[in-house]
Amino acid sequence: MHNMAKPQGTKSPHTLRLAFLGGGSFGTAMSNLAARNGCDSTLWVRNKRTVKSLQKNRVNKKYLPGYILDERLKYEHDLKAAVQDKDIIFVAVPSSAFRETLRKIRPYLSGQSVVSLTKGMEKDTFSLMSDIISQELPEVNFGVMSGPNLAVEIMQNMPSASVIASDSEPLRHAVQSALHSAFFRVFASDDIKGVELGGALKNIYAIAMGMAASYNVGENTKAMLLTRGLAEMSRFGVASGANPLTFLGLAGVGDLYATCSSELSRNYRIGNMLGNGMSLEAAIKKLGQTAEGVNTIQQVHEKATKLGIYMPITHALYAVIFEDQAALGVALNLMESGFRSDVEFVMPHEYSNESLNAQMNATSKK
Ligand SMILES: NC(=O)C1=CN([C@@H]2O[C@H](COP(=O)(O)OP(=O)(O)OC[C@H]3O[C@@H](n4cnc5c(N)ncnc54)[C@H](O)[C@@H]3O)[C@@H](O)[C@H]2O)C=CC1
Ligand SMILES: O=C(CO)COP(=O)(O)O
Repeated sequence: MHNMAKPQGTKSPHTLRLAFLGGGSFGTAMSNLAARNGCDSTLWVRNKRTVKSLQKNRVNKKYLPGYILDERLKYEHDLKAAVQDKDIIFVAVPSSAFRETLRKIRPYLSGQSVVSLTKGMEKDTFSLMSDIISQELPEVNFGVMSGPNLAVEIMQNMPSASVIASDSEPLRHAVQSALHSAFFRVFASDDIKGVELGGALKNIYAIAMGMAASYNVGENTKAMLLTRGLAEMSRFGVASGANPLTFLGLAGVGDLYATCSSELSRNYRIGNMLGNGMSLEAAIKKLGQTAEGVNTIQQVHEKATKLGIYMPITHALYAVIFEDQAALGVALNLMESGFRSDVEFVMPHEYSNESLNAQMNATSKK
């Protein structure tokens, strides 16, 4: 890797050479951002015809129609040509294709760093993308990037920010200098698990919020859902080795807010379609794009059940989507469930409902 330790804003004698793997909306938006920043940026797309169309029209017709891409952005369908001699490889394929993509690039690696842009969990293994990188590319310097980054808003130059998490300070600086601009700020973290879990878990609550919106709920209800979702995220994060304070940052509450408030979010749209009575299969088909949250609900429901982590919203959503339970009845049960502490890192939730009931009975008898 060249000039990794250069501080942000220093004129570099060597332009960073970047590859972005995945021609969907996010890989396209981020590779475009890097090209516009003057990086040598190449977008790898597996389909040769799509590459030809991108070269000719400079528009990603399927995923970002109507947005002209920077003339300096390069396109490649040959994986070896895309990744060899690069400084950083950003991976923006869905979680279901992440491991297979790393296996394919492995023969062409000779010192490149890898940064995951993917927000999800591998089906059945519950691996996060950082776990998969460590398993498949143990020698590689890596990071994960996550934050409130709706691709369409990035293409519209709406001011946005994200987080690069890595144990490597030079890699954090390199990613900051590659992507930072007047429209896009990149903050740093060394809590890889926390940043990654923020991006993966918020998709669960975006689906819940999209579903709630179909019932025309008020702002109080949305605020409750969002903050109790955040409580679940940080609880699950701590059980997975993350720092709970990370969930107060851009990759936690920031991304949760963006994804839970916008119809640009595919997860929100899936929830909304389900709430309006569409079947899961029909909603996924109609969306025609990646919605990681559908798999994440299943993974987290299973893991939280196994580890005894209290995730009532996730379990309720699972019951509605995968066990055909009626949404209103499930929501009522959620509302009627026992007393809890607001922020358990402030006041630990140490009383079970039974012990609380016993205390209340004792008090009322006095
Ligand atoms: N779109 C967004 O606003 C953001 C997306 N992300 C994350 O980025 C990841 C990718 O999402 P999007 O780009 O939005 O998805 P998308 O649905 O727009 O596109 C997915 C792309 O991956 C390609 N792909 C699928 N399987 C592949 C395989 N086996 N090999 C190579 N390419 C394959 C598809 O052809 C398509 O080009 C997801 O984990 C998502 O959560 C993260 C931040 C923002
Ligand atoms: O992660 C995102 C924004 O930060 C994109 O959310 P969706 O995958 O729900 O579209």
